[in-house]
Formats: sequence, C-alpha cells, structure tokens
Amino acid sequence: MATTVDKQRLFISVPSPQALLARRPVSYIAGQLKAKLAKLKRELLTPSSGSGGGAGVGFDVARTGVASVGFIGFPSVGKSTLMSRLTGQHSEAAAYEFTTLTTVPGQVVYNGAKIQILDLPGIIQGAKDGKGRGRQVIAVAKTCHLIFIVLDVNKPLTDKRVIENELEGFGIRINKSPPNIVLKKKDKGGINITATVPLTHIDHDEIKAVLAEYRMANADVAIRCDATVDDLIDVIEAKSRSYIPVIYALNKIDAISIEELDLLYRIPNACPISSEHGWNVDELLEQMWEKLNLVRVYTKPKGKMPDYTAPVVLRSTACTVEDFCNSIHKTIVEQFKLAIVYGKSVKHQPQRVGLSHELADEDISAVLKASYGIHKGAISVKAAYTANEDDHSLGDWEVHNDPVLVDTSNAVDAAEARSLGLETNSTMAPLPLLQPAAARSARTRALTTDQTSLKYALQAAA
Ligand SMILES: Nc1nc2c(ncn2[C@@H]2O[C@H](COP(=O)(O)OP(=O)(O)OP(=O)(O)O)[C@@H](O)[C@H]2O)c(=O)[nH]1
Ligand SMILES: [Mg+2]
Repeated sequence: MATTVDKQRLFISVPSPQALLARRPVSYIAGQLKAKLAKLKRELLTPSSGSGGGAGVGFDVARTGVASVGFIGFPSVGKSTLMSRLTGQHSEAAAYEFTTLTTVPGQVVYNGAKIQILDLPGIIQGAKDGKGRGRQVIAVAKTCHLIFIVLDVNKPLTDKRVIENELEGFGIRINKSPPNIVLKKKDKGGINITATVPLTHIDHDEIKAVLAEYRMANADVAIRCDATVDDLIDVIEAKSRSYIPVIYALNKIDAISIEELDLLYRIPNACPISSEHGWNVDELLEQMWEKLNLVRVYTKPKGKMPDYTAPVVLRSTACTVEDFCNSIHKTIVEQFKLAIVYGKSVKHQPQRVGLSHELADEDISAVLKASYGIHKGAISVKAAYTANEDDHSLGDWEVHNDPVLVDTSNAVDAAEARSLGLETNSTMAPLPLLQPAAARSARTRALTTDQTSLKYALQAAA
C-alpha cells in the first residue's frame, strides 16, 4: 500500500516528458511576450479600412519642398507662434489650449532649400492610444523628415519623456538609426544566429522566441550591435517603424533666468528659444539644417562660374547624378552622356562620372548630353537640346547650365550673329539665352533650343 502511495507521489512530483519539453527558459517567455505585445500594438495602430491611426481629413497636407518638419508638443507651448516666426505664414496662436485644430503648412527657404513646416495641433498624454486627435497628429509627424518637439520651459521637464513615449509607442524612433541586424528568411535549416559583438541584452532563447512568435522557423540572423529584444522586433516590424531625427525646441526662455538657461544647454539635441521674441531662432534653423542632412549641388554653365544662388537640393538618401538630373527635369536622363563633378564626392577635380555616382553637399556639377554633330551645311551645332520653348524654367536651366555650343565661324555672317548675341569665333563658345523672336528667324532656326528646329537643322544640313 505504502509503495502505491510512494509511486503516486513520485508520479506527481516528476513532470511528464511533454511538460518537460514545454518548459522554456524565462528569457524565452520574456521574448515571446514582447513580440506578442509589439504585434498587438501594430494591429491597434494600423488603420482598418478608413478608420484608426491614419491621418484624417484636414490633417494630411500636400507635401512640397525637399523636406518637411513637423511640430509636436503639448497644447499652448508655442508651436503656432514658432511657425509664424519661422515662415511668416500666420497660424492662429492664443493663450488657450487647442487653438490649432488641423495641420497648418508653411515654408521656409534655408540655404536655397525649400523646407515645408507643418504646425500641428497639441497632443496630450495617451495621444497614441487615440486620445484627442492624437493618432492623426502623430501619423502626420511620422511622415516628416524631422520633428521639432516643442516644450515650454516653464513646465516640468518630464513632459519631454511623455512626448517621447507617445512617439515611440507609435513606431517613431527618435534620433536613432535602424539596428544593425540582418535577418534573412530561408526555406529550411532552422534558426542560425551569428553575432559579431558580445550580446549583453539578449540571448539565443529570446531571439528564437521572438522569431517563433513571428512564425519564422528558418532564418539567418546576423547581429552586428549589442542589440536588445526591442531592436530585433524593430527589425522584424521595419515597415511600421520610422527613424526620424528630433530637435527639442525649448520655448519661452524669456520667462527664465540665465542660470536656468545654462542648464537647458546641457540637454542633447535641444535648442532654447523664445518664439514670441524671435530669440535664438537662427540657431534652431542651423540645427534643423544639420539634422536634415541635405545635399546642395551647384550647376555650372560651361565656361562660366557655378551658379551659387540656386542649388539643386537633394536628400542624402537619394543624391546620385540620376537624382540630380531628375530633380531638374525627367527627360535629361534619357539624353545623359556624362557629368563633370567638382567637390567632395570625387577624387579628381573635376571628374567625369556616370548616373550612379553619389554627389556630396556643395558639389558642383555640369551635365553633358549626347552630342549631335552637323558638319555639312551652314551651321555646326555641337550640342543641342530638346527643351520645349514653352517650358521656360527648363529652357533657362538648359541654356545656362549646358549651353548650346555653336561654331558660327564658317557660315553665319559675323555681324548678324553678333546682333543675335552669338559668339562668332570658332572656339565653340557657349550660346547665350536665345530670344524667342530671334529663335524663329529662318537663318537661326537651327540654333533654337526646341526639337522641331533641331530636326530642321538636321534636314538642312543633310
Ligand atoms: N512668454 C512667452 N510666451 C509665448 C512664447 N511663444 C508663445 N507664447 C505664448 O503661448 C501661448 C500659446 O501659444 P501658441 O503658439 O498658440 O501655442 P500652440 O502650441 O500652438 O498651442 P495649440 O495650438 O493649442 O497646441 C500664446 O499666448 C503665446 O503668446 C514665448 O516665446 N514666450
Ligand atoms: Mg497652435
């Protein structure tokens, strides 16, 4: 009898093989729970057929300029006052909360770049969970290239953390770059984890738990940073994450002492300002420029100094010669021959480069198109254009930046050519901007910048 009881006790105290298998290390369970939570959060924030987290009516606005900057902050911290100060665009500002109810767009031109500024309604704690119109507001901020978190220096600094949490909870990663983790799904072979640095925040069980939660049974995971579970989840959830730089605009410094101001300067990525008085707004713009990381490319007409007044501004993520050409006119790439570049992006000054070359800030670039050679007949046109005469901006650009080269020495009467503003020597001098009337003249039809005339010139020369 006693033996039976003992057997029963033994049976109860020893778990079954299935239970043993099911038992997982604590880190596995922690990873599983974090992954489950991240999935649920994403489902909550993903708009389901027209409702939910997307930007609603009056919130999303047409994007203009090369980059956009959104203002996020509690109500009445001075966002609209700052907007009016930076752009000259009036945005209603008042001493009561929730003065701004929709997105108010404006524009600032800085270093030749047109930057869109979006004044947004104030948000409150719980915004990401749908309080107020918080989700719509943060959804607009999530599509911006830079966010100004505007804080009132008279309010507790804990407000900064609250706003950061709201943005983080919405998938915005502040002043961070994507974690250096490469995840490759496979068809078979199980999970293969390699790490090039010691992992102090995560172990293999946790990684496997997260991958299992996302139904990844076969994958290569290459970790090249001391990653956390959240980093791994961010890589898996990459589609719903936005890595956006942030500047903390610490507003209303007119109401604090110099000693307090000194303390504010210690906060990283912060800029103390007074939008009402316009104090230190210049520094804010400088910081904005640095964070936006834009690339200015100056165009250079042949035989002339580069045009420093109107750079072509590109984003650093799309700054190849092809992007440069496309930002001027999409037809340029079709006729592209080579670009001559001076500046930081090239080893030799100047250097001939192709479409895939990446340009650097303050580079100087001249684009050459495929040449048309007409050696018979009256006029020799070495380079020609297909610009539409009606498209004035393109015509201007082309003539100023890649001028038609004309050898008029052997055919066109020197005096007549001079009266048309053409060079008459044989050195293939750049052709100045042609007047439409002159362009229509029969004698000079071949010299116009439109395609019809070019065809005529080719026929006449044949
Ligand atoms: N002392 C001081 N007051 C300021 C400053 N900037 C704004 N204010 C005042 O703060 C109040 C709120 O300004 P708004 O610009 O309307 O604030 P907001 O953040 O746009 O507010 P909501 O649209 O409600 O979210 C107004 O009474 C402004 O005059 C500043 O630099 N110093
Ligand atoms: Mg406002």
